[in-house]
Amino acid sequence: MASPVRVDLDGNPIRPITICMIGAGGFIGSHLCEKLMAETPHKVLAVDVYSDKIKHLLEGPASLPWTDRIHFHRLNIKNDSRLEGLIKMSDLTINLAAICTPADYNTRPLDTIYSNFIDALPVVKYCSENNKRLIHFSTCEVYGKTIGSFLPTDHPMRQDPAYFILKEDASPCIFGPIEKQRWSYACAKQLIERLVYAEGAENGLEFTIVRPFNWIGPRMDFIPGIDGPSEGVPRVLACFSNNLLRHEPLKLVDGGQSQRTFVYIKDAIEAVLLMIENPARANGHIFNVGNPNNEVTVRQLAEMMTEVYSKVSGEPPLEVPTVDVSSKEFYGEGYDDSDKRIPDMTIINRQLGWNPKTSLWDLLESTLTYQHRTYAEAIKQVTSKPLASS
Ligand SMILES: NC(=O)c1ccc[n+]([C@@H]2O[C@H](COP(=O)([O-])OP(=O)(O)OC[C@H]3O[C@@H](n4cnc5c(N)ncnc54)[C@H](O)[C@@H]3O)[C@@H](O)[C@H]2O)c1
Ligand SMILES: O=c1ccn([C@@H]2O[C@H](COP(=O)(O)OP(=O)(O)O[C@H]3OC[C@@H](O)[C@H](O)[C@H]3O)[C@@H](O)[C@H]2O)c(=O)[nH]1
Repeated sequence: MASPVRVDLDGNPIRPITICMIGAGGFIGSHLCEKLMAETPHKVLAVDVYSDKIKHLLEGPASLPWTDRIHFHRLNIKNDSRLEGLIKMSDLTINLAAICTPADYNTRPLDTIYSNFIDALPVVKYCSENNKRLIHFSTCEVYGKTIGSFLPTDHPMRQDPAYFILKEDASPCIFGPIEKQRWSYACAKQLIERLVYAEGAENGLEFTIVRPFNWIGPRMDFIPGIDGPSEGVPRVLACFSNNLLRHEPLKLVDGGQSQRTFVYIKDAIEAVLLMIENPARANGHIFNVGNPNNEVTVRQLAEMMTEVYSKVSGEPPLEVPTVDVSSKEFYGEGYDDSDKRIPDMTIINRQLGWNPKTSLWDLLESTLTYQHRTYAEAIKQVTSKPLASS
């Protein structure tokens, strides 16, 4: 029996397209490729310098159903003449490529600025010149700090949503001083957003900008010393997972008072698929994609991850599960932080009817189950090996 015709939100049939996905080998890219292969007829030109996280889609018996629909192109967009041809062969380009781990922003500011602004310039140019649609991945970090964060700590106005809800078409972008080089990333992302928006306004580029609000799940970043450099500092999910796997206290930067809202990667990917398959509703828009119901302080995240990991692993938590560290000690000079990130959901609800579903506890349970299953044995090997004799 022929599979039912897939229709978009307005009831129009969805025709198969070719997607040039830059950064397809990363955390978000790997989940997006899985979704596109499993649930749609679309083709993917997967562009990245690495393919480890999508190897299961590219080779082996499990990849047979879509061997002719996903092709990996190992190239660095900084300097590869093949890029324009791949964009011209596609109907849509999705740009995920970036240095996006905060430990790099104040320690590798030039690489961070080049990666998030300069390297994206040819992608935007090729899309605009060839009348190709672009979905560009920005970040919730472009909002920087909330207006409320400048009020005295106990000021009643801090409770007024106007002082902390982040809205795409209303909220300002507020960063720290230049010497706080943490903001090199967010500022580069802001400028590329403004360039994309200007290409739309002046040259008719069909664009969508995505502002992810802390998407987390399996395959995010790496576990230092196992599938990434021992001295590497990934984002908080991988940092805390690494501490839990190694039975170490979780490090709370500046006491873990910053707040975040976390959304499950599988919920977020649903939103991206709606953008891909509803161009009339997505073109020209900037979208917050997050879960306002999943807000915690970093300290509360550490406590919840400790409780969930104990359940998943069957191991009791440490007597002292967390330890405070200064940002200077953990990240070095020039660190600064976003105090609070709650996405306004009006525009994405109106345009795409999307809402996240998964609670923080549930997404941590499935993610830490993956982490424990994937890494616990390898960590045991590494930690049980006697230190090489000096
Ligand atoms: N995960 C989140 O919560 C989150 C939040 C906000 C913004 N974002 C944005 O979403 C995008 C994807 O993030 P992610 O979490 O998947 O990160 P990631 O680091 O897992 O993926 C980025 C991928 O881009 C590739 N890449 C980087 N530079 C490249 C280059 N010059 N040429 C070719 N490939 C290159 C990397 O190899 C990597 O596979 C980024 O633009 C990031 O800023 C992510
Ligand atoms: O071990 C750790 C790691 C991180 N943290 C804290 O946890 C919070 C979250 O840190 P992350 O490294 O996950 O990154 P942030 O949420 O600050 O920024 C991220 O947001 C979304 C994207 O733009 C990027 O992927 C990244 O900039 C920060 O306050 C950080 O200081 C700890 O307290 N301990």
